[in-house]
Amino acid sequence: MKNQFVIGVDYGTDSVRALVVNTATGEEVGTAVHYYARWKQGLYCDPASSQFRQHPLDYLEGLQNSIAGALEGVSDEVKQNIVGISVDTTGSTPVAVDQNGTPLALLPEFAENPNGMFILWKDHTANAEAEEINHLAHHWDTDFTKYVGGIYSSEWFWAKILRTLRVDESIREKAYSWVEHCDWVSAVLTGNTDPIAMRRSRCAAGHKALWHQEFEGLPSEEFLTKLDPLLGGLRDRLFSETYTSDNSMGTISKEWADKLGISDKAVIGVGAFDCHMGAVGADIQPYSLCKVIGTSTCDMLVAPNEEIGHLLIRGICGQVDGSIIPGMLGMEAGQSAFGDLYAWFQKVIVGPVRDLLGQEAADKLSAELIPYLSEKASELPVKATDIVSVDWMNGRRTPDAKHTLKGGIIGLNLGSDAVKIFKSLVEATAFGARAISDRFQQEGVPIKQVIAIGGVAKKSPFVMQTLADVLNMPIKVASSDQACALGAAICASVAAGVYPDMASAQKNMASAFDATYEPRPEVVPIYEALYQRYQGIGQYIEENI
Ligand SMILES: Nc1ncnc2c1ncn2[C@@H]1O[C@H](COP(=O)(O)OP(=O)(O)O)[C@@H](O)[C@H]1O
Ligand SMILES: O=C(CO)[C@H](O)[C@H](O)COP(=O)(O)O
Repeated sequence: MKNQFVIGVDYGTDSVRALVVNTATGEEVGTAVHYYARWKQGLYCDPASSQFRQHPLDYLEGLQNSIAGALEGVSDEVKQNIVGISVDTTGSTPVAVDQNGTPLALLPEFAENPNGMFILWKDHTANAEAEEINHLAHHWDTDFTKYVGGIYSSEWFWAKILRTLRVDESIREKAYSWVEHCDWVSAVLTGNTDPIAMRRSRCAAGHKALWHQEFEGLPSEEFLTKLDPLLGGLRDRLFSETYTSDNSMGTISKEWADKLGISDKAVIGVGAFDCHMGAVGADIQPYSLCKVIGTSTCDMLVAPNEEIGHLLIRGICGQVDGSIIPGMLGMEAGQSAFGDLYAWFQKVIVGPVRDLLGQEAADKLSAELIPYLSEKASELPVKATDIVSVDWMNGRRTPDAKHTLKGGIIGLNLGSDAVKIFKSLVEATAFGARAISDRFQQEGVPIKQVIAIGGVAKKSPFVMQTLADVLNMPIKVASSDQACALGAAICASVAAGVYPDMASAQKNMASAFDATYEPRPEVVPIYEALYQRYQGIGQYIEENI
């Protein structure tokens, strides 16, 4: 039998990568990354007001360039035997579309309007709307938030839609429907972006749009119009069915097959979020906590429905049948900033250097700063009297979403230098992770092992060691540098019918592991004491700041 190949496309916050994978062995035969040009320049964003938008052209250019780049070095035989493509993206990253499913920013009159662009997951402009959704849901006959941890977040679908409809009359008039990034790109590849016909991702719908079988789909029309009459009628222009990522969205369009130089028989899989497909790529098994550690974290768990399905797990980002592995309950939690905390500290230091010494010095410092601080911090002793920081610089995603919260750095004296502060920031991110794993266990979901993927997991032994110490659990790091794209490729192989189910595809294609961080018994009790201080300071922030 001929070798068959699939492509996984992984849209992250800053860039998109494509990975060409042999379905028989999981061998990665080609890869390329594309950085979003407009996003890189900071266009359409205003960090001070938490506005983060991405232009659809960044995504389209990225689709073409990443896949074409990944195929550049591969043989014609491989190209002609590409049988499937699946896409994962960040989320909730929705966009307003017209009747054809075209994002409004692709129409000339909205080309520069941030409200017609994708509203990136980390955009928190809809904090007030999320509050309103929570208030109404908690006073309604059916609590529509019960399968998303009991708290709706400003990072999610409905809050973003409501906010945009309220602030922008031109979008209000033109928006026919709303589409998640993962659904739109998959639909683009099929050539049919009709928002009504498009197969919507179970993962996106269940975790972010309050879709559930028990509600017969999305929250009721009565609920939505009570929230705001502006939402009236939209439910019927969205979706009632959802699809897991082992399903196909359709076949690649002739136009895209020609553009990419591949067979026009390739199947396009139903999309999902990056961390969900990442967990597939990292060979997630029941009760493994798969931490996707990058700019933010997503903490993924799967368990058999019959064992955990009766629980309502408080304060997480949702429990959805089939969101990760079809047939199992998929659970998601996470931190809104993880590596972003280190990136923020880097900016604090590099900013004045750029202004005073110029771009060249700033670039050199940027390239070396985090590795330098990590090395120096790893040489410091861990003491119960150390500086303690709280990691909510981008609000708190879980446990118990609250994006209006702020971070903090406590316990400074005149001897507190950049290394000591950096160490406390790394520990703060680990404490945030500990709060999540504690919550799962308190709610009756055991954690049997911890696995990690993502940029920080691969790049920073210091962060990973600290995390293992704070969690007091070993952490296995997947060897693939592209676990999310690999997961998308695995999903593509099932959608294309190469494998009958995810488990058999994972067996042949999922990543191996190349490092295990063991907790150091001598620092575990000290971190326990520091964690208690973190919780106390967190409580103070929550009550007073
Ligand atoms: N050597 C390092 N140690 C710790 N964190 C790092 C290091 N290099 C980069 N980072 C952090 O990695 C994050 C990016 O993670 P990555 O997984 O590559 O991207 P994304 O989350 O967008 O998919 C940034 O927030 C950055 O601060
Ligand atoms: O919310 C999420 C998925 O539900 C992710 O955090 C979001 O997709 C961003 O991930 P990354 O840190 O990899 O850019």
